Amino acid sequence: MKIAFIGGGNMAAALIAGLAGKVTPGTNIHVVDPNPAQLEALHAAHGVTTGASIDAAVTAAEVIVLAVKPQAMREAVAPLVPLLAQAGHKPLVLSIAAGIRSADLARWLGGYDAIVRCMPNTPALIGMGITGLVAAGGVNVAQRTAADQVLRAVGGTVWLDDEAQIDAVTGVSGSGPAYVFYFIEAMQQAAVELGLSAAQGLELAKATFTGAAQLAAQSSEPVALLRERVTSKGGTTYAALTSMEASGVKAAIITAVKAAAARGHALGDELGRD
Ligand SMILES: NC(=O)C1=CN([C@@H]2O[C@H](COP(=O)(O)OP(=O)(O)OC[C@H]3O[C@@H](n4cnc5c(N)ncnc54)[C@H](O)[C@@H]3O)[C@@H](O)[C@H]2O)C=CC1
Ligand SMILES: O=C(O)[C@@H]1CCC=N1
Repeated sequence: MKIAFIGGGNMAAALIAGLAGKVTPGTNIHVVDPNPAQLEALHAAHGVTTGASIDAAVTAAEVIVLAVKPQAMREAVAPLVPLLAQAGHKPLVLSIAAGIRSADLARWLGGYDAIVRCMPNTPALIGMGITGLVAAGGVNVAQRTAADQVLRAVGGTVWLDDEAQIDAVTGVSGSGPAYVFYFIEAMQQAAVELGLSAAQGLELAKATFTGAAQLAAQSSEPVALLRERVTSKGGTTYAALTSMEASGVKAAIITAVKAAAARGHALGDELGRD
């Protein structure tokens, strides 16, 4: 499978790391980015071919991944319009951008509708990503399968029926790794304030997240039950969870996830106006 990336930044690098040499040889991946340092790093790591601008090497691909910032998308895809019209086949356009709606993207692409919109996350870098996807009207079965294959190479996939749901995916799992890192940072800081070294605190916090997340992933029991098993009546965990409830931590997390989803929706409104 030939895959092209428009934008070779953080998220593209995470996807390419999972794809190169697994789904397709690195030499079958073409990356377009105006930043030469970015291209050089990706070429050195994975053997991808590169270009500073969009040309026929992009539309020769079966899958074109749009991986620029939402605000850069409209301008970035403009050079694709004549090339898609000339291509002898119909490549799948796979957008990973937060907020940008398929209908706006289709309009910017001159009415091109073979579009899958998706929301991956950075653990893709180590094959542990999770991606929500939704197909626009012009996507055929083979293209849907290709999109699934690309994202499955870097983790799990969850298909959605309704594009409006993808803002929720953005809030939960697209942005989610940052919440987990934030929690690890807070646990490390607490460890230091309690007299452990920064290195000890980091090791304990990271291993706790890895272990608890794996336990939840591998267990068929409800997560609430796993939590209750840690929590002895009148014990230490009870003291911590009571403190969290009193500080409104759960409510704050729910509000934060909703803020991310709302920002995704607002980006779609703002950028789709043009
Ligand atoms: N970072 C993350 O955790 C996630 C990001 N996303 C989405 O991925 C997209 C990219 O995000 P990041 O990789 O974090 O950003 P980034 O800033 O690391 O990468 C964007 C890249 O696009 C390049 N670029 C800018 N204009 C261009 C153009 N006209 N043609 C080609 N390349 C161009 C930039 O030089 C840069 O290397 C965004 O739309 C974001 O919403 C989705 C899921 C998770
Ligand atoms: O923060 C952002 O806008 C992107 C989308 C999801 C994760 N990072």
